[in-house]
Amino acid sequence: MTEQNEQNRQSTASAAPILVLVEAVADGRPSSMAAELLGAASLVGVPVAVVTAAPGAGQGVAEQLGALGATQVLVAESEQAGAQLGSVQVAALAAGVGQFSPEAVLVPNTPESRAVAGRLAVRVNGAVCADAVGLRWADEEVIAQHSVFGGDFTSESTVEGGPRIITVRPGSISQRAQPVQAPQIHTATLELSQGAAGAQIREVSEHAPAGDRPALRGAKTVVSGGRGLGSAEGFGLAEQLADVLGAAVGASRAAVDAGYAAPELQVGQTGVSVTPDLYVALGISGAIQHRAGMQTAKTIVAIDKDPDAPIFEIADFGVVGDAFEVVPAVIEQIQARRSG
Ligand SMILES: Cc1cc2nc3c(=O)[nH]c(=O)nc-3n(C[C@H](O)[C@H](O)[C@H](O)COP(=O)(O)OP(=O)(O)OC[C@H]3O[C@@H](n4cnc5c(N)ncnc54)[C@H](O)[C@@H]3O)c2cc1C
Repeated sequence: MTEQNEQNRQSTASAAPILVLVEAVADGRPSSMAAELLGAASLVGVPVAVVTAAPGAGQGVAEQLGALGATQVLVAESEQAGAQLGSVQVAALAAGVGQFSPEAVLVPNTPESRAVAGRLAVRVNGAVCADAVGLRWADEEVIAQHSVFGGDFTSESTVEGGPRIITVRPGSISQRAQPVQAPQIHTATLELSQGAAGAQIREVSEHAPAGDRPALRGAKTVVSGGRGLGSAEGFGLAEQLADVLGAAVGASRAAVDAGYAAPELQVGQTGVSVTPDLYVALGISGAIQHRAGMQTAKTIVAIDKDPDAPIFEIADFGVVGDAFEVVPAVIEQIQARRSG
């Protein structure tokens, strides 16, 4: 990440419009990825937001986007926005591509938006660069950066021809765009594809994480436990530290397979990818498949009994020791400092 941030600093943003997909959420706010995508757009060009919302809900969201750095906003309202998976987003972005001729279109790298990216590519004759963790502007084009081989290497991609449609990994880009006083707001005319309507959404229900802990995706701090915690009871140690730090809880696959933690907490290649400010690994050896999901964390702290555990190769701070001795002492110190 250090090298990549350095490259980002060296790249100079262009004056080219960069489209960003922003969805309205139920309470009239922009989706949680809006600030990050607009920030990512500002690394390489001029951020232009495309908002999809139910009728009457788009204007309010659009007005909030200047503060996040949108210079212009294209509002696409449709009855279908919450009823059809992806169709309105594809139509809205296609309208934006027609109106602004952007250098790139940014969408979140989530299952829903990856489908939007693919459908949009077909519609506007573009191509997809998937799962970017950074962007830079070089040789008059947008270059997407990807974390590959378990995070050991950063590769770069771009495409020739039509607009680049780039899916951005949530939590990977910390850049934020300068606020814009009064962004220009436009209304999109949507051409909803009749042929391929996309799946109908019957019901949306939020799956809140248990208790007051933050959700794993997008959390600023994550405490993960591995097989080294020995049992479901022992896994409680990760939960205790997480609660003291206000962190989300994660787990290695071995911990999930052993039944210590719920499957949705798995971090890694076949689990959730996270890029928190702080990632604490307790009793996790650091297999390549685990690293693939957390190696882009800003600071990694590892506590493991084995001094040769691979997790120490990527840790910023490492403690060789028994987690059941080290973690209670850490918790005690944190609490003493807070009360002192
Ligand atoms: C196709 C594929 C996909 C996979 N996807 C994932 C994935 O998404 N996520 C993932 O995590 N794994 C994934 N794996 C599994 C991965 O290869 C490892 O097996 C797994 O990450 C190991 O989990 P672990 O580090 O908890 O366990 P281990 O490798 O067994 O490590 C346990 C660690 O705990 C330490 N320890 C033991 N007792 C203590 C103690 N008291 N205090 C401190 N340290 C202690 C040990 O020294 C050891 O380093 C995948 C594997 C495959 C083949």
